[in-house]
Amino acid sequence: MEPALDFAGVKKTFTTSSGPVTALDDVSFSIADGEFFAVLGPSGCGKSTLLSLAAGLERPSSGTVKTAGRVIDRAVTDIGIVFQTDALLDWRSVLQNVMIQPQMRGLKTSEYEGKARELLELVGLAGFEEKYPYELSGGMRQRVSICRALVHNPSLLLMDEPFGALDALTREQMVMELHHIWLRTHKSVMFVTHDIQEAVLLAQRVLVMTPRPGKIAEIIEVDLPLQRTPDIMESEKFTQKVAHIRHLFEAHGVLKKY
Ligand SMILES: Nc1ncnc2c1ncn2[C@@H]1O[C@H](COP(=O)(O)OP(=O)(O)OP(=O)(O)O)[C@@H](O)[C@H]1O
Repeated sequence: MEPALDFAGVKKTFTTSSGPVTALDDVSFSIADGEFFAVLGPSGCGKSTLLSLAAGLERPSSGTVKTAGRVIDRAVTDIGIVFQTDALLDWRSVLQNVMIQPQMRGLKTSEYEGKARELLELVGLAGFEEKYPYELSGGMRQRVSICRALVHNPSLLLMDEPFGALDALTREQMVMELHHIWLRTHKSVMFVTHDIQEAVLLAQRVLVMTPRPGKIAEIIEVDLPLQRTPDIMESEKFTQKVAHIRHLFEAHGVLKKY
């Protein structure tokens, strides 16, 4: 089986009014089909650029980006994207917000409504289908945007700090919910975050990036059980992984050593 996503020797340089800015340099990694893969790095290290390249919204300056064995040379349609802000449309109900995805893709909506309702039930929003976004909490809104990203059954889910705007408790709850969605759907996921614990709790592998130009500091295998519970954060293995990543960031000057 071809990897869901494959970066090989990728460099990305932007041209700006004050000269070229290299956002990524020599980035190579693959995300296996069905893998939950986290990307962790400091602000400005090129995480969003990685997502733009994976979505086909930007092209690499050198190297190749492939999805399912094909070089990405245009905007990829077989993906779902979840952003930090939920970007729901206030004038559409919860169900209508999820249904935007098949509608905008010109798919037969009658075939997707059942799937939309199923996903809303999976994230605990059964009974909220006819509510409007202003009637929902931040966590509920972000659950709707996860359903919207999944309703057309994409092969790859790209998540750009999806819980960054939520309070700490809601965030912890959403992390576990996302884990359960992943266990049920086994989607290939590229999950971008600043949060070390969140990355280790969710992912099978964590790519740690250096400050700009973003290079790979290390790709860490998270050999914890497939099914995770919050208790796992108290295990020795978990704390060792977190400490290891913290030390990597200290070595690269991202975190100060005390
Ligand atoms: N379209 C662009 N034009 C010029 N420079 C850009 C462009 N996109 C990104 N950059 C630059 O590339 C670098 C990496 O940006 P990127 O947004 O990918 O980082 P990030 O890791 O996602 O940051 P954050 O965590 O703060 O969102 C930054 O220095 C940014 O200014």
